[in-house]
Amino acid sequence: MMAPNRTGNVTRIDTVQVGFIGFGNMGRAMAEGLIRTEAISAGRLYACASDYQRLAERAESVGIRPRKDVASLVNSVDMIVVAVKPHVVEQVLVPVAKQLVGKPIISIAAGWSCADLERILPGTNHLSSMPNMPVAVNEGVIICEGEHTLTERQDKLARSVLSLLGSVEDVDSSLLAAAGTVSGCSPAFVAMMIEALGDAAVKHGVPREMAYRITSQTFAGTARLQLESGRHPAIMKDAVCSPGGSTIKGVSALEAAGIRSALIRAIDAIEA
Ligand SMILES: NC(=O)C1=CN([C@@H]2O[C@H](COP(=O)(O)OP(=O)(O)OC[C@H]3O[C@@H](n4cnc5c(N)ncnc54)[C@H](O)[C@@H]3O)[C@@H](O)[C@H]2O)C=CC1
Ligand SMILES: O=C(O)[C@@H]1CCC=N1
Repeated sequence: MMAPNRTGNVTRIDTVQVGFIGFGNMGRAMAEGLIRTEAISAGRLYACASDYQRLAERAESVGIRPRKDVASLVNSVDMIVVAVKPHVVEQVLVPVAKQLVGKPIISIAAGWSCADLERILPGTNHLSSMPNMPVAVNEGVIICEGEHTLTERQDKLARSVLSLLGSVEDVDSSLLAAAGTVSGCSPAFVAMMIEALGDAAVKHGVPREMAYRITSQTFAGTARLQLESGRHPAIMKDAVCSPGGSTIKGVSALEAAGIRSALIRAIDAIEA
């Protein structure tokens, strides 16, 4: 897989050097996922962050190369991942706009669409995306906006890198926010459900570590079953509920607590 770099040469996935501007929760999760695949070694990952000392400790412990500022990071790499909070994207990127020309830029900043990036970085090659936390274990979802300004080769390279981290889904610009919210934010909601079911198990005497283990595996297994069978979730639910059995009593309690509307309202609250 190849893409043109600044000098007009080509970059392959087995030689690409990726730079993270911002190395917080998501930058680190993506780097961890890439390193786990062994397709991109830690030595080909670079990062910069606001606290250099802290970055250097974190990065060097796993072999990632820290850089003191955004300009030196951009100069060191072939591909850039913009992993700072949305409100600092402009102040971080605009000063290095000229250096960014010709390099594929993958933004993961929530709310930054292709049109938004084009406004602050005209003439650059960028893709707006939204990953989620399971990228750290290569089981993520990476929503990509269909509209982007990458060249064909850069697009192929970006997809080769992103698909190491999980499922890449292309969406129309009008769906970037909603799809990105459901995939990007839901790991927090799922973690809350794992925690709560874990507490319930502990309440009934199950040791806590085992409680999280069986709860998380139940989520993972149920999700895998849905993905592999394509079965409607209602059919999966019905298959567990025997008439007069125990599960339907729990389902009834969850309905009374408004679990479905609570989850829909969580997404509504973000999208409002
Ligand atoms: N945390 C998540 O699950 C997800 C986050 N995102 C997006 O990823 C981006 C980063 O989010 P998190 O990693 O959660 O935030 P974070 O707060 O954990 O990390 C932000 C990073 O940016 C660095 N930074 C701040 N100002 C900087 C500057 N001027 N120059 C260089 N680095 C600077 C910080 O030092 C830190 O390393 C956000 O735009 C967010 O919308 C997208 C999907 C999911
Ligand atoms: O809540 C946040 O700011 C980020 C955006 C998507 C998931 N987490």
